[in-house]
Amino acid sequence: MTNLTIAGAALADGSRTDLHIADGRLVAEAPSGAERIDADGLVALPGLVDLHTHLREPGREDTETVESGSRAAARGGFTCVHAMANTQPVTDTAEKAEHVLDLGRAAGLVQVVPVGAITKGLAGTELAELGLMHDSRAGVNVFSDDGVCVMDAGIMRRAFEWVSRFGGLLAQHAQDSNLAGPGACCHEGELSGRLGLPGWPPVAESVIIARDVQLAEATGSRLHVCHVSTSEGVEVIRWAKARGIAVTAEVTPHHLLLTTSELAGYDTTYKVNPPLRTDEHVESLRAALADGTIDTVGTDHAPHAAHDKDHAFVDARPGMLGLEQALAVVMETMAERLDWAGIADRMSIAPARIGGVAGQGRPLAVGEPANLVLVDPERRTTVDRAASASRSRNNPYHGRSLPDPVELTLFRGRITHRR
Ligand SMILES: NC(=O)N[C@@H](CC(=O)O)C(=O)O
Ligand SMILES: [Zn+2]
Ligand SMILES: [Zn+2]
Repeated sequence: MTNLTIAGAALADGSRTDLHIADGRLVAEAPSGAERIDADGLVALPGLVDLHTHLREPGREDTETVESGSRAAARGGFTCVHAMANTQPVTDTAEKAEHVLDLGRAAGLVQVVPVGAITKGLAGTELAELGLMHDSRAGVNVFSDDGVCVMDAGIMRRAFEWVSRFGGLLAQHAQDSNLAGPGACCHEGELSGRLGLPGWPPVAESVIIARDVQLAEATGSRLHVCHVSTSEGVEVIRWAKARGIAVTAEVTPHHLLLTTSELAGYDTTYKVNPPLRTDEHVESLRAALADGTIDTVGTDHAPHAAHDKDHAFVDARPGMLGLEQALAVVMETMAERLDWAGIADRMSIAPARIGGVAGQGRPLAVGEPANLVLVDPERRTTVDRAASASRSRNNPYHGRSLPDPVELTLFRGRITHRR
């Protein structure tokens, strides 16, 4: 563990300070023998927290491991990621959740928080061991069948009832599979017709959100909506929040920046679920993230092998990388609407609160764990998909000019990334 002094960093509120770090915590005075890091012109934010990361271990270690995904997270300024349950096998028992926890601890680069499946094998028919996963060493708080939607409202209701006993959270992949079937891969509209790709209409998202917020209300339980992609979805969440329903939501970096026009060349890098939408939807998502209707940015970092992407558009795997450029994309798309305090809230404080993760999303104050990211607000780069810690190369920002902010990431006082 390093003793450090980060000198002259600006905090999210604009004030400037020296941050002293010893034994993994922020301390009041410069520790003896501390390395001094000059942070003049840099901004220190609490370490970023992702509620939605796909690490592919166990099962597809060729595309990502807990270690490689953790390294990508650290490079992106993250100190905590929630590992989605759609691995092979699925994280649907206490033992499997503990295994993911242990892999995360062994890597030691970020706090890896296992997400438990809602249903066994993500099959949508039988509840997984929700209580046992919660009571395990993994202490699972967040449950999701992400990758597929829990279509059966009766199962969803029983899952809400279960997790309400311990304040757990259900994170839903909102996609009515009767309205947007497994083949649906393009925003339904003029372009899907022209490209001849099966359409995925916005209403397939909003009907599930409408159903689930009412189930959350009826059961007194908490809902989190994964990767909101439509104006209609935003409107339902706005209505539910105004009514006092315990719902939170996330938007991905790619849905904040990219649009359906990327699909014109049939490049499967841009195939993702839910699909990229139009400018009007992107504008609604940005406005909702700014006004807090959408609480947080979830990366939906979804690594895939080239041979799983190298197919006709309809047959390619959906998903794109997100951890390393998440902060850059938020800076690029939200510059006029979120100040540093707003970014710290949406990318650290809010997701830590929603996931119930202790020691993350905390103010950079004496006594707190030293989880932080040092950011250069000015630097830019042209993104190169080869320059990634991920084992996969499905980076949708390849060749684009974007901010390149992350100078240094500290996880519990340890340097996990340094430019
Ligand atoms: N977003 C995606 O297109 N893919 C995700 C699954 C998911 O988030 O639904 C994946 O696991 O690859
Ligand atoms: Zn999903
Ligand atoms: Zn996902």
